[in-house]
Amino acid sequence: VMSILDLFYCGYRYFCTCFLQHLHKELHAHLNGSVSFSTIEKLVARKPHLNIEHGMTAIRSGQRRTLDECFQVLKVIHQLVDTEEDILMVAKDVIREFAADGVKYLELRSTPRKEKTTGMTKRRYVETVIEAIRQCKNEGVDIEVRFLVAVDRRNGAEVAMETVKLAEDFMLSTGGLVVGLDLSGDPTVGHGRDLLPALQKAKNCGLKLSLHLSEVPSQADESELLLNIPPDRIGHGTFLHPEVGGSQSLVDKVRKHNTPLELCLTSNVKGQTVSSYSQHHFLYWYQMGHPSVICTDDKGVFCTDLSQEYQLAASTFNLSQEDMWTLSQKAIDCTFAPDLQQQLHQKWLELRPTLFQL
Ligand SMILES: CNc1ncnc2c1ncn2[C@@H]1O[C@H](COP(=O)(O)O)[C@@H](O)[C@H]1O
Ligand SMILES: [Zn+2]
Repeated sequence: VMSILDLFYCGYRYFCTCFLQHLHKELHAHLNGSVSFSTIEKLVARKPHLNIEHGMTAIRSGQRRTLDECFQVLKVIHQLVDTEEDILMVAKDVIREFAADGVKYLELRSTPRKEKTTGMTKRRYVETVIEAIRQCKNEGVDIEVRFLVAVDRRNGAEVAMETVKLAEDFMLSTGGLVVGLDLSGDPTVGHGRDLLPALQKAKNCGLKLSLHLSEVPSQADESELLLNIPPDRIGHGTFLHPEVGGSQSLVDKVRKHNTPLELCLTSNVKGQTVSSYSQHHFLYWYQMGHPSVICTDDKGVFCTDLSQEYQLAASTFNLSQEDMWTLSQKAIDCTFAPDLQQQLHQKWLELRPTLFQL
């Protein structure tokens, strides 16, 4: 039996979904972490010998894992996605799914991978993702997509430098589809100081930098160092502020450059770096008026989508429609595609009256 409150909540959810369905931008999405159940099913059918089941590729509602276990899940997905055909299918599915969720602008990021057994090279990996973006565009999927080449910190300085060179090549050859570099991977492995030359080189050649910073508590020194570059956006930044063991000096650096944060509520709660939604650092930065963008991180692994993340932020922090509208609109200025910002602003203004009539 449904109580009045349940009914109210359903109505509210429905309302939010409708309201928000049209105004998304996603700026922090790892390709292989974004693979949906239905795509996993297709991959499993291609590779039955791997004996991989659903429970191994996603963390369902109410489940929590350690961050380390999240990386194990991502490794299972990597086993399933090891050919060019897989990458093409996965990237196209993910782009279509974001579009179906109302995302009009998407920045995908992914780590170029070489697979000896299938002959996939890092260069072909990136080319295939670019091909997927082009095919979706040609098929009329209503979404603008840009790509960030990702550096996995676990692979060290030399690979990081190679990856930057690859990203630079593709930035120049794709007519602006490759816009930047992401630093990600298990935050407990390695130190950013070793990656600094590669990151600096990327910045100098015109790639935009989005760095996962202070995703775990032990990274204050590293963040202090990497914030000097400075990056163009920060992934998570969960432990930057003094209340959680960061420092005022870190906050001051972020504020000085007005560096936007990419915030992923479900990812942080399911990965247990944040104890509950209400404890999420969204509130700290939001109350300060600091540019913050709601993102999914790994929508497949964490069983979420961008509408749901916006709803969670709204219900957890009591945001009004107007607040959400503004949050979504401000994200436009945080994208790495300045050529599209005016067009996106225009789209948002045109949609605004239709949304508020709902
Ligand atoms: C949960 N928090 C996280 N923190 C840090 N890095 C993460 C991550 N989630 C995903 N990745 C990074 O993205 C890769 C998978 O997508 P791609 O193979 O690149 O498409 C992971 O291997 C990791 O390097
Ligand atoms: Zn991430």
